[in-house]
Amino acid sequence: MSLKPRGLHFGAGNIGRGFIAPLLLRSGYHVVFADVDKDLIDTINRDKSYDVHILDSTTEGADNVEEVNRVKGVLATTDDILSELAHPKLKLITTAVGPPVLAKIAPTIAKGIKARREAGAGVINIVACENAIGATTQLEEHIHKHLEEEDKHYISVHVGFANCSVDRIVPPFDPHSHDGPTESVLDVGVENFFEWVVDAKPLKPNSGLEVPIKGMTLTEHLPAYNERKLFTLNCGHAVTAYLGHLKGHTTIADSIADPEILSIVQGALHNESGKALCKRHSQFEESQHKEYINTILRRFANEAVKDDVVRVGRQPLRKLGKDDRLVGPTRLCVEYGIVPAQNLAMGIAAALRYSNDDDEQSVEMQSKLRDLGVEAYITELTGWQKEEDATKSVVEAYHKLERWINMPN
Ligand SMILES: NC(=O)C1=CN([C@@H]2O[C@H](COP(=O)(O)OP(=O)(O)OC[C@H]3O[C@@H](n4cnc5c(N)ncnc54)[C@H](O)[C@@H]3O)[C@@H](O)[C@H]2O)C=CC1
Ligand SMILES: O=P(O)(O)OC[C@H]1O[C@](O)(CO)[C@@H](O)[C@@H]1O
Repeated sequence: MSLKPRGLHFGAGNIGRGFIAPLLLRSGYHVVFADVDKDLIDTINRDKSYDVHILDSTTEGADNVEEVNRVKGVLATTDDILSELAHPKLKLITTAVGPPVLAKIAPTIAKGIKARREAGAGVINIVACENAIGATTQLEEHIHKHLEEEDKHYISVHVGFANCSVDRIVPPFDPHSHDGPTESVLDVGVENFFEWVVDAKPLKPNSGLEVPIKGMTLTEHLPAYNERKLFTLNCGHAVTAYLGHLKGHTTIADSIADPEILSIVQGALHNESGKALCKRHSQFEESQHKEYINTILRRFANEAVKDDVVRVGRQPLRKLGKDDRLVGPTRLCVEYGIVPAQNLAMGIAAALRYSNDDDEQSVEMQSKLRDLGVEAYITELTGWQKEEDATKSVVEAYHKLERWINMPN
């Protein structure tokens, strides 16, 4: 039997193949993917390898390829998954399945934990790598619903549940658009940048993570990192996507190359959300945070990442949530006296103007806007009063953006 520690990753999609698996492999883990897509699992077991293309428009001669080798797949819907979950060398379970799917994988993981208890298997840690704050805690709560009392005691001693923040842009990828040794459907295209910050406190010792995974940063201040990512990367991305869509751009790189859009995104991040974040979290120092923002703006400008504004802008009502990437930083600005946050207001207004018949939330939003009018709808979405400055700024921005519709670029 291999002496390597094992990592079981749920979701053999973009983030799984393009981000988490390569890091685990580089740190000496044997990686097993669990997925519900039978074709995908069969292909992984047939090929056992694929290419990760680093998409970087600043690198001369383009393709920089990392080969991922000796991976295995297991169908998450069969009992094979239970022997993987109970495997004595299993040290880490990760997920990248999308937040709503966590409830679906929980019963399987619960069964696996029971099997580990019965087999006397060792300690493991679980880290859900989803674009949602507290995703691992959500998974833990779902798992608990499927446990007997004795398993609950076992889990408290033998299983660590650590939340994290994951940041790497991994858009849909056409393997035939790039040369590489395999040109397989398993190939992925990723940006060079990545950040994986994991809450150190809940991790169980003697599980393998005391030999840190290269590229995983352990922190005692995860909430600050979560907020920094959501209110900077995701905020800037959303503002770029919605303004870009309004002006008829199709990709993020094209949108951020538009000086009018760049100026608004810079204003939103440097002068508004960034200032508020540095006031709220003392560990973020202003000059370092400026560099963090500038790196993000360079990432958006990466033409090799063909990231569609429609992908980044999907589900606008979720993105207009009170604590999410647009209204969340605006509330922070109000709290810390950084007003008026006019650039964030332009981002919120552009989100409200996002009209895409293929996006259910956009259709719902446009219908509500017609029924309620912009001012009343903003107050409904944000909880702000009509007479508040934040509401007024968004209404004003909404009217200003009228001239952007169908504007030639
Ligand atoms: N793509 C990106 O740039 C980033 C994505 N994320 C987050 O990572 C998560 C995954 O995103 P992607 O990898 O882009 O999605 P994806 O759609 O490429 O991959 C998701 C995979 O999960 C599998 N899956 C669905 N139900 C399952 C189940 N019950 N059991 C096992 N596997 C199941 C799907 O078959 C698919 O292969 C999301 O939460 C996303 O927000 C986070 C940072 C960046
Ligand atoms: O996945 P969501 O929340 O719809 O938003 C898209 C965002 O997720 C990412 O894919 C990864 O952080 C970003 O590129 C983008 O800001």
